[in-house]
Amino acid sequence: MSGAHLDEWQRRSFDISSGSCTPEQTADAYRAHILSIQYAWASSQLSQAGAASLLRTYSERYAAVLDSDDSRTGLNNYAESALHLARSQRNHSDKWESSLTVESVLELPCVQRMIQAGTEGGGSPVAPADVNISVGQESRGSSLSAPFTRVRSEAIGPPQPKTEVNNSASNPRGSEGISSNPLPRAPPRPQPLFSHPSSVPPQGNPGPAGGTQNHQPCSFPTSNPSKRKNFYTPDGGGQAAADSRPGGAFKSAREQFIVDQQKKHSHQPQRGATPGMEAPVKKSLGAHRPRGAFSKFVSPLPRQEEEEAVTSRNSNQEPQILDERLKNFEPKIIELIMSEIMDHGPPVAWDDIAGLEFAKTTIKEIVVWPMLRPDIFTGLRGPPKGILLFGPPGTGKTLIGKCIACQSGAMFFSISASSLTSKWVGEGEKMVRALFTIARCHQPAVVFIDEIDSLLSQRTDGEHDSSRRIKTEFLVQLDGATTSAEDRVLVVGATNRPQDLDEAARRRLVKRLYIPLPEAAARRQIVTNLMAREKNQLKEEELQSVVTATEGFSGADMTHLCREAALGPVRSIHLSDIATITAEQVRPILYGDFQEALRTVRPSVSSKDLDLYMEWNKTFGCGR
Ligand SMILES: Nc1ncnc2c1ncn2[C@@H]1O[C@H](COP(=O)(O)OP(=O)(O)OP(=O)(O)O)[C@@H](O)[C@H]1O
Ligand SMILES: [Mg+2]
Repeated sequence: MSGAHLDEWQRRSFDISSGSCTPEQTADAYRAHILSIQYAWASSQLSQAGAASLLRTYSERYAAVLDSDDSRTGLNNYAESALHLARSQRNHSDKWESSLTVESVLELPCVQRMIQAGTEGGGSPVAPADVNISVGQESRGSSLSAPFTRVRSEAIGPPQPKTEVNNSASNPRGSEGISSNPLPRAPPRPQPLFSHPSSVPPQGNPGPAGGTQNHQPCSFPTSNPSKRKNFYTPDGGGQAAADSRPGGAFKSAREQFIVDQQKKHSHQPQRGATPGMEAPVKKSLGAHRPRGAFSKFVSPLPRQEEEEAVTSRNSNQEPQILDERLKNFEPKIIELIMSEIMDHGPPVAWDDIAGLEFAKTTIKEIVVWPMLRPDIFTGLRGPPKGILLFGPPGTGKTLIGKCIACQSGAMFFSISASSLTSKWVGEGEKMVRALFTIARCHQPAVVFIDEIDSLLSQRTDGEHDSSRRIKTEFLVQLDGATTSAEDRVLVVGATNRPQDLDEAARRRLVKRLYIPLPEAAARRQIVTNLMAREKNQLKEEELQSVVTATEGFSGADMTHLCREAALGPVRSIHLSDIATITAEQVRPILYGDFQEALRTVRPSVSSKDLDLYMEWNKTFGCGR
């Protein structure tokens, strides 16, 4: 390529890779790249093979930008440009409401012109070609309009007689829909442009037996495009009205189709993250189809053949959709367990956990490395299948669980004893079995059980039958996970009452890690981390004093102390100023605030309890 082209190319490449471009700009840049490649090839500056390879690369990238449904990186919203045209302004809201009203439409210059033409000429103000398009007639006009009308006709339905369009009286529903009878010919009389569903005559609500009438556009009962769109579905307006939910987010036709398909097979679980089950279908209008800048337009609406193909594929696959191992479980149980996957709350990094170096290193060894190098961690080096985190309350056990969830890369299930016992009374053991089966389907997987003591406390004679069954099932499953060498399901239990654990459970949780109270360095890190986000004037020696004064505090106590201290500046504001003071005017947190807070915040763990933990650690723990 010539030097000038190269410069331009480099500039665009830099723009794209700098990350400062909007998706629109990125798409434009890729389109420009593609044009440059074609130009270079046409002017023999590039070989055919080179051009083809470059074209493939950039077409794919361009298509990726078009198809990505991430609003920061992609443009996957076919409706966007239509909305843009309709409103002359961009609208990012899901609950899009049209600004078109009777008044505003009638005031549009083009409408005025057509009204004028209608009253003067008495003929149809709409060009025949336009009418063709609106009802889906195959255009016999120019070759340019042909593909467009073809797509439209597929989307809307079979061709309708032209007379129906021009003569509203012949419309069987007397519909006032925009496409069929868009313009009043007489001087405008106020009438709702988007009539209420109740105003649609019942006979105009064609059922599935409605024949070709089903495909006719009828009056829009709402200004919400997601609802309006449904009126073009083959089910007809009535169905669409029934399906449209108030405030529902915009759904593409393809998504709606998939939802409908899933509804048809609603006896199957739909979360679909389980291998072998249909994965949840991402919104990807035409994505994953190789598409370049000049390739054929891909309709977001499924064509009839496509629809049939998908339906037949679904019916063919029906027996294989469910993982064999999950067949015996009720979809509701699977659904419930899948909803227990921990993916809420802010992400936690290893550095967010102060101190606890030994525990962190051990967990990384057991969880993270084997996942990176399963080939090395085999045989005797195979990771243990159960870990127990035990220690005083508020020392970061749950925090470690969250961190494993974020950092391990494994499928993470966080199950609480309460969801096993209370949500499915009498069915807890089924839940346990389903949980482990699903986890095995999702290997590598981590099952985190917080407060595991409440689930696996020592079995007593007087206990309820159902909780005994849950425990037994749990032990069986834990053993199952332990004996099957190739299963990569790690169970992490956390408890502050290790002495209550059933001895059989204790044995199965091979690696028992003591999570102690934070040492001075860890307490310092907690305060530093928390204060870094606040305006403060804590000097080095003052910080040291706080650390010394908090001997015996747990991580949670330290957090509580910092919160109390942070309230100091607010408490010093005069009551009369509290309503008017700006956030910047609030004074920074001072050492005095910590001193004040230390008067009320006490350590929550007694030394007697600490002795018990240390004793248990000495007997059963795996620490040094
Ligand atoms: N080591 C730590 N580093 C940073 N913050 C900590 C640490 N330990 C505790 N915290 C703080 O204390 C809060 C409570 O910790 P967490 O819930 O993990 O305690 P826990 O050990 O699970 O307690 P419990 O046994 O009562 O369930 C955390 O959200 C965090 O703010
Ligand atoms: Mg906890």
